[in-house]
Amino acid sequence: MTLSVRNLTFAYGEHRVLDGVDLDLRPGELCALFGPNGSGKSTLYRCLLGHLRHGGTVTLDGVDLGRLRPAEVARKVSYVPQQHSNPFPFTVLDMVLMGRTPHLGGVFGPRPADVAFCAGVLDQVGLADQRDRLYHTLSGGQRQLVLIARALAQDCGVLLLDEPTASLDFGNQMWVWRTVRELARSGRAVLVCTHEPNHVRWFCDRAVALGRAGRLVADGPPAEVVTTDLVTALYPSVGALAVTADATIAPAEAYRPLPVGVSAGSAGSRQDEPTAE
Ligand SMILES: Nc1ncnc2c1ncn2[C@@H]1O[C@H](COP(=O)(O)OP(=O)(O)OP(=O)(O)O)[C@@H](O)[C@H]1O
Repeated sequence: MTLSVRNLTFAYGEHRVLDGVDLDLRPGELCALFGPNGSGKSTLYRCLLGHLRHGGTVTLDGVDLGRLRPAEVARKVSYVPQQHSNPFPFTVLDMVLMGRTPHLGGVFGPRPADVAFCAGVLDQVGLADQRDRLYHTLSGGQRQLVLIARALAQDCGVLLLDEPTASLDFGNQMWVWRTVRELARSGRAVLVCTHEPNHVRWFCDRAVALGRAGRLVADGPPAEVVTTDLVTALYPSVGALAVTADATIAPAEAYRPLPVGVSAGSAGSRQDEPTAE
């Protein structure tokens, strides 16, 4: 299933956030989306899902997404939001079962097969023993894993994940990247938003970068997109960067202690940073 975006524009009132975004997300491809805070990545996801009225078009295998009913979209596209709170007393298993809802007909509840499927997904994310706990009592990382489990339970051709590893420990971060890579290998189209340039280089087939002016400023293989030039242009405060022999991007001055008498707080104002487009 191919998700195609053409000339997508969006503004919150007078505040233009996205400006002429073109993007094709193809089956079998794990694509990273990265860019500075506030550049519009989450807004782009919400436009792709049809949650925000935008200019331009979003199509799924050539069909305008705006013409599909929400349940049809939910059978084709799953989404892991960046943040999520649920004040209602749903259990972990209830939350994951919500991923099956678009696949259930009429007024019927989940079938035993749906419960078994979701229990299996919870086992995959390492939360099998938490299934009867209330979702809102879990830790931040555990809640993030539940949202990922819900998206896996939804079992769609297109997966959109907004910073899915942000709250996770190192082991779970690697598990998520391995999982999304396997999903792409199995023919899904996967778009993952991340702030970690090395993860883009290590795991992804392709990378797109969103600049502060709401335009895509790069699109291609990670080694060609996630360069020291682009990273320092997007994030001027990181200073000099170096690519090590194993292709890891690291600050050139990493681990160098601050000179005596210089506190982290006196490291300089960021107010005058140039803005990368
Ligand atoms: N509901 C809203 N109403 C008005 N402005 C909004 C709203 N949501 C987001 N914005 C603004 O739109 C811009 C893009 O926000 P968005 O959340 O899409 O950025 P992002 O790239 O996902 O950022 P981050 O990396 O911090 O998650 C920001 O300037 C933000 O303040």
